[in-house]
Amino acid sequence: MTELLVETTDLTKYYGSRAAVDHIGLQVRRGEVYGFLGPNGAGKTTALRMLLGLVQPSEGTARVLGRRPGDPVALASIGMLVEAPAVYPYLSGRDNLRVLARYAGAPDSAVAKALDAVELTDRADDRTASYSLGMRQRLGVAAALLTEPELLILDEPTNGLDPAGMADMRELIWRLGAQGRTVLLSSHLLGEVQQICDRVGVLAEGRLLRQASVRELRGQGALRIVADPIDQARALLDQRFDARRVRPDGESLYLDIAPELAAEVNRELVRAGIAVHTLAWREPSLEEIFFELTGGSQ
Ligand SMILES: Nc1ncnc2c1ncn2[C@@H]1O[C@H](COP(=O)(O)OP(=O)(O)OP(=O)(O)O)[C@@H](O)[C@H]1O
Repeated sequence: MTELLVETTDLTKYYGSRAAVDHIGLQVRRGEVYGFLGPNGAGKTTALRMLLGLVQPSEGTARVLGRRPGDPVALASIGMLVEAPAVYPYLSGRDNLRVLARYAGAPDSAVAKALDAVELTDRADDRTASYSLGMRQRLGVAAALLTEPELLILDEPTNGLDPAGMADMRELIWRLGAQGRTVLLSSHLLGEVQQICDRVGVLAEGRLLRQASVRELRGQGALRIVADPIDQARALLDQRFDARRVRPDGESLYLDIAPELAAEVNRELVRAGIAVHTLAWREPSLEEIFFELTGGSQ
């Protein structure tokens, strides 16, 4: 059975009469990178804060590492980056981590290891005042890694970073995932989540619309066909495959079949004297799925 490091049931937070988080059931499995996805104001931060015991739920329950949120034993096994990390600008990255390591009761050796993990070793002895925002953010992840946590919680880790900084952070999270770490990250960037996460929870207006693997969410995909004459192509495909699987859209036809059948489709169209201009397998992006789930309201 898959071990759940985070499990919530009907977790809810009201601010006044408005539910910022509305009866959500999150499940984060050990070893996965979980993307908590939603537009600004969807309730991600509030939900993450409830998991950490920083915000008291109005209703529902949460278990984190098998314990209630805020439990000191659970907190000791969680690494978190929930806002821009505070650093002493006059200290080097290494010395900043040393201070934190001492505070957290982590051995000094953890510092070099954490610096390595976030690829800051080269700049570790420079004052953090000279660091870019991206480097400071990576230092924040290094700080979260000092205690070898079982679960890393990162709230919008790429927020405010330039494209290069975002790419570095994505690569870092991807690497952490590849090492078998469990990461729960929030993001409003679909492309980002699609690249680095195993599973996704889609949040909108406090409600969890979907929770599934990225693969599942992207769904089956379809074969996109541009052919001439298109009417003739459609008639042939309607007849050869189930008409319900054929969907015209602008200049294209979309055919819901397995990608392996592409060659056969091509053959049949060509045999019927139809010119095939494009035959391509196409998966919907998370963005399109999100749009569909939210009824286009985002
Ligand atoms: N302390 C608070 N008091 C009142 N309303 C709040 C409080 N904290 C959050 N909210 C409201 O709850 C909703 C969800 O906010 P939250 O910060 O959790 O969203 P989010 O998805 O993390 O968005 P963002 O990415 O902008 O932080 C918002 O409408 C916000 O205004």
